[in-house]
Amino acid sequence: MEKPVFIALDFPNKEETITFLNKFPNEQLYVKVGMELFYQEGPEIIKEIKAYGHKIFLDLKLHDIPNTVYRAMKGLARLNVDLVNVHAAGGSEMMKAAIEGLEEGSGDGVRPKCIAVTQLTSTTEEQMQREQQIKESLIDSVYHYAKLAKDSGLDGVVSSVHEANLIRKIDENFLIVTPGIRLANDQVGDQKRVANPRYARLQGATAIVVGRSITGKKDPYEAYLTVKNEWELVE
Ligand SMILES: O=c1ccn([C@@H]2O[C@H](COP(=O)(O)O)[C@@H](O)[C@H]2O)c(=O)[nH]1
Repeated sequence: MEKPVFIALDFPNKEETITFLNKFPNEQLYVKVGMELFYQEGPEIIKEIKAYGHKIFLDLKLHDIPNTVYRAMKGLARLNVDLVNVHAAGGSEMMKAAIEGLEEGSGDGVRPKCIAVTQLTSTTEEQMQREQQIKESLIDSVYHYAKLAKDSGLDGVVSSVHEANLIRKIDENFLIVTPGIRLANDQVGDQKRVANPRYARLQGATAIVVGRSITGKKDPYEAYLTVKNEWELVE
């Protein structure tokens, strides 16, 4: 995988999604389809987006018993997306089952890459310790989950930019996909661990995920170019 900017297509339906994509007529994009759009439109939306030639990260964050995740991933593999994910908190058995399901579902083809969410970028250390009853620091928890994901055969993780540098020490080829990206003066909203595209690159992220800082702008194409420039023009 190159170093993509995934645009989060957090839209309520196909119509709004297509209207948005038509603002990028000559671009081969990397897009992220999450729960909002997928639960509304189902697998058909993947086919629609693939028809544009865009690469797809299907962000459903599976977290269930190993057998259920295995069977779900076997089905998702048939959608021919490029990247899928699970929650690392589901454990190593579940993550191994995810890979098995993807391999079986892909048959002779290439299986989608699979990454694990460590700690959501909307979580603070204080919240994590109090609500998840995790005693260690947030960075230690993220590192622990990243190591577990690696040892379980996953291709990478989702983390915030602030943990990317440490995770990179696990493996230089490990995918580190970082949401929580904001341009200067953008509202942070529900995100807690945020950074700009330039800092993400400097910290060793493999990819960034950008939603509202592009989709919420009057001119999303211009915002996309600004993000891409910041992300790519690092000395
Ligand atoms: O830890 C995580 C995991 C996933 N996300 C997803 O990324 C986008 C971010 O959207 P913004 O509008 O740029 O905040 C969204 O689809 C989340 O579901 C995340 O933010 N953090």
